Amino acid sequence: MSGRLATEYAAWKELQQIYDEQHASLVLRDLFAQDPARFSRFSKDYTDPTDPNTTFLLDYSKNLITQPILDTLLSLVREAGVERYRDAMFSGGHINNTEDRAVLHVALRNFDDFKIQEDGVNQVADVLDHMRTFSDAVRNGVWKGYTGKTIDTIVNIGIGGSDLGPVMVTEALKPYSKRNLNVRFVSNIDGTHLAETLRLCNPERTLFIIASKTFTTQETITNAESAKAWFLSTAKDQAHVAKHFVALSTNTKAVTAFGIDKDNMFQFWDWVGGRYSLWSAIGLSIALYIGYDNFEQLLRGAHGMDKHFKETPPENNLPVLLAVLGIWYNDFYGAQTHVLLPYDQYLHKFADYFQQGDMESNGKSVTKSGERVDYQTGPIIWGAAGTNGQHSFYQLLHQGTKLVPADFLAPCTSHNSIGHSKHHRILLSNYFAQPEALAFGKTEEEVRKELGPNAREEVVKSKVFEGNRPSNSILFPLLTPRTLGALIALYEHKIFTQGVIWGINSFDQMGVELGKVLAKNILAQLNAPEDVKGHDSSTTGLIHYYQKYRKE
Ligand SMILES: O=P(O)(O)OC[C@H]1O[C@@H](O)[C@H](O)[C@@H](O)[C@@H]1O
Repeated sequence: MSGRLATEYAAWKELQQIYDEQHASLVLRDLFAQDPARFSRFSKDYTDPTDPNTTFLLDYSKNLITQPILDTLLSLVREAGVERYRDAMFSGGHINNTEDRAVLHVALRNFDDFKIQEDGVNQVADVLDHMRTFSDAVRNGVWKGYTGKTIDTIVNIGIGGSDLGPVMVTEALKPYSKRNLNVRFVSNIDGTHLAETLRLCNPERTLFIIASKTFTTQETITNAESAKAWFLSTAKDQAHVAKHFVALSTNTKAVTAFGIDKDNMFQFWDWVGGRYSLWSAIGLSIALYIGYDNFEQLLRGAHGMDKHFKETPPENNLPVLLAVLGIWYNDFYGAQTHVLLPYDQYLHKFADYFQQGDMESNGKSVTKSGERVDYQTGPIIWGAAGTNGQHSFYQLLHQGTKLVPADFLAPCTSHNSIGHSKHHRILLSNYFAQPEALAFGKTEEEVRKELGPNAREEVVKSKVFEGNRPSNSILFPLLTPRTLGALIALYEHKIFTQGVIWGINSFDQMGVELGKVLAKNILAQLNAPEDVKGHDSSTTGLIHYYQKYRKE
């Protein structure tokens, strides 16, 4: 167990010194002018080691780095033992130290390549087989509802990791779906989410997937009970539940207690973290929507990236490069956030997905050995699909006072070539222009030249773009299941690498517990004003106000 403070590493101290001495002179305009080979020096072509057709380009030349800075960042990787930790993860080491668990999402997409010893790993193939048989049966119309009709709507009920991955991937891979099967997601405990979804469903033709690793999550179990009540109000007979409800969980006892047949349960294991679980049975809605073969391609794409991460030295290792660049801004430049900007409408949930993936993993302030960190850990992740963001928040990215490192992602070819790809050319012209504008800006001199000698001073100043705002660009031929798998795994391993350097446990989520406990206590006090006890005056006042105005 490491858990060392990152500030103790020699490379960290060196980086601090480099930042102090050099940051004022790290200007992208100059760095590009000085080095015509900068793009080839700081970009990499990725080719999936298991499939030459899965490729993408990572261009990281528009970052505030020089080769010596990158070398020092990579020394930090070595000093922090990233490679050792990576190997520990891949071999089933209990690197989730607070919960004493292995971290083996890589085993879910392994296809017998790495040798991994851990209980349950030898059952992965059986569960995948079960998913294949089941999804084929539903998609082919062999699986029928209680009145003999085929299934036309899948409703996944789950939250957090049991929701966000399937939501993001089913949106991203819509072109691979069978268009006569709808997939819907209910996550929020707000009854509106379930009610509005059920309005679109026919109980005779709806299949509910109850997705919960623990099968104790209040939102999911409450939504599942209400969905079952809705179903039974038409179907009447409890025996019909078996044809319309399946469960994805690690908790067999709770699943059977809920009334779901063991045969209709898809198993996974405690070494799969919720936010890393779309590759497990939690991906059933994905397999149903895009077909098992496409789901397997997604897994294979991720496996290719796993192999790259495991077998490539740090200087050529793409997740490692993204990780250290993030650390450079987060810990030395003081950037608080990181923005994900996919120029692909199909990826419009990508940032939402990695909000949990990154912030629940690395939003920690004590090291693995329990020491308070004296540096920044995980960034705030946010983003939106291009070009929408340009017309809302990019103003701040270009001219605001905050440094926001950005990742731009785009496919060279769209799945929708309407207007002879006119839309896509316009989209990509923006994808190319924005990082350029962020990096190189527009000088006062350029503005003056453009506006002429009579321009008002304040107008000149308002039109200056300081530039020097860093970004990465990721460009891939087409958004296929395999490419998406690789991209997700790329970010997963980036998060892993950063967590190791910060010395934190990226695989627990203790920070979500306190609110749950308080809510449980409050729920029992909501009936009458006199029951509201043990709170501060603000919380008490808020509950009293609610009690005055609520209507059942
Ligand atoms: O799948 P479960 O057990 O219902 O959990 C859902 C989510 O529950 C949240 O409390 C956790 O923070 C997430 O990590 C998790 O994904």
